[in-house]
Amino acid sequence: MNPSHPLTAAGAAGLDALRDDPARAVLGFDFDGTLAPIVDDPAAARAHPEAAPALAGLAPRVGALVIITGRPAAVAVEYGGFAGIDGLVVLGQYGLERWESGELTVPEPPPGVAEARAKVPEILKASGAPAEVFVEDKGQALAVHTRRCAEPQVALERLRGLLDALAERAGLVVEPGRFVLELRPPGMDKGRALRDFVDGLRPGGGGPSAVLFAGDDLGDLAAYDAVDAYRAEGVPGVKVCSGSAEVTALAERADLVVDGPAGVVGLLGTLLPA
Ligand SMILES: O=P(O)(O)OC[C@H]1O[C@H](O[C@H]2O[C@H](CO)[C@@H](O)[C@H](O)[C@H]2O)[C@H](O)[C@@H](O)[C@@H]1O
Repeated sequence: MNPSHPLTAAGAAGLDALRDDPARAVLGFDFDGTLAPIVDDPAAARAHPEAAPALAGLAPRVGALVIITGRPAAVAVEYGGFAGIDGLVVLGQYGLERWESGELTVPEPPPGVAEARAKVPEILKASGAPAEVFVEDKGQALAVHTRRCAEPQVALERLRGLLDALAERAGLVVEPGRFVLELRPPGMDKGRALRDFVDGLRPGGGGPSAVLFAGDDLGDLAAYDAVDAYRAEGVPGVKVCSGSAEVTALAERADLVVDGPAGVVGLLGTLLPA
């Protein structure tokens, strides 16, 4: 497992419960920064080479496997190499989209996204944003990236107020992440997505034996909230942080911090006995 921080007592209890009854355990994962190493170009991101094989090995042994990502679901499936993993569910755009067994469900984007699409280039130009700032159009949302700038954090902070104001006018919210500000529809986040997914597994009752979620970025904190809520209801949980120097907020709340996607993949290999 090679964690860079010790496992909390609550996390140890969560792992024990998962191992005692894996057939009712739910395992959730973020994509970028957790299963896929961070790279400068979002279109070049790919899952760690051992991620899909590790998930495929776990899928028949656990109650449910879900990836909850800010990416469009189909993009995460493609970049992850996840298409052949039986039983895997991918919830995209923070839970608005669902991919399962090759079937994709995508809602109509709200009109505010078209408004933001028209206005963001004007804002970038008028604010003198560096030429390296670029917009990733995800259909349901627009992600304004500053990673390629000489001073990415400075560029991000200069755009924050302008994009907050645009989001408010357009009926959207701003989701901050690793050198990215996303304008996306309100009403869904990774916590609600995880909760809806888990609660939908056994509508007649018989909840999960344990819920594990692994993430790396601010948008994953809502899923940590959901794990905490399950714990408060008596369902053991495990919060795993894919650690990085860019984000520290998750490590502060995690039960277990591992070293990036390679550490997450290593953990997957030790979750259940061979
Ligand atoms: O929820 P996630 O799966 O973590 O997706 C969140 C956003 O990740 C992507 O951006 C991040 O990864 C890029 C590729 O490594 C990196 O260049 C960028 O700086 C990161 O913020 C993705 O491009 C977004 O659409 C996702 O919403």
